[in-house]
Amino acid sequence: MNSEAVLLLETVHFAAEKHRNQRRKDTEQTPYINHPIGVARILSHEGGVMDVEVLQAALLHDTVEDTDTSIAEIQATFGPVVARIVQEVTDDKSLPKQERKRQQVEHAPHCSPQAKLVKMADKLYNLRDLNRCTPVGWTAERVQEYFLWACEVVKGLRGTNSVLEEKLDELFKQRGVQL
Ligand SMILES: Nc1nc2c(ncn2[C@@H]2O[C@H](COP(=O)(O)OP(=O)(O)O)[C@@H](OP(=O)(O)OP(=O)(O)O)[C@H]2O)c(=O)[nH]1
Ligand SMILES: [Mn+2]
Repeated sequence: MNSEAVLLLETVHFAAEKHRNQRRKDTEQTPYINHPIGVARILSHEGGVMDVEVLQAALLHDTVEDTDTSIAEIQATFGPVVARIVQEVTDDKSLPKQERKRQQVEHAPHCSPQAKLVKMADKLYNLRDLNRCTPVGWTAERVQEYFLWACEVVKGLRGTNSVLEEKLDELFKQRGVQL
């Protein structure tokens, strides 16, 4: 087997262990790991992304934000490039939610191209998930607000991958969100 395939297996295993007790917010309580795997798969199968470090960062993208994982641990295990991408896509959870959301819009244009890819695939997955079913406790207004906010973030990520951008644009159009 080639070494990149082995690396991806090691990475998906690490992410699965870290997210092992987490579930998505849907009524079926889907295992959380379905999300990072799906984000990495959007990049490889839809975005044509072949850069293994970007695919690894996609698999790991919510570990630091949502589990006990540190950037130092990612760096020691997967190296500085993967660690830097994960750092770029990690929100500061000590900030109030509104401020975090505002910072994503503000920071998006300054991200590296690799981090922009992960952020776009993350938004694409989550928007599709919202179309599939409404998270427990969310109103239709909250769903629409997520679309509006995601559109503002995506505006700062443009010029990175035309396939993913077109798929995002189509979802925003269906929701009547202004590009
Ligand atoms: N659509 C959807 N999202 C779910 C579900 N379960 C968990 N999530 C996660 O919830 C986050 C969006 O919910 P919010 O209320 O806006 O954010 P919060 O979790 O940070 O409070 C996303 O985090 P994220 O991946 O870190 O992305 P981002 O929203 O910060 O960009 C998404 O992955 C689900 O069933 N459907
Ligand atoms: Mn995510």
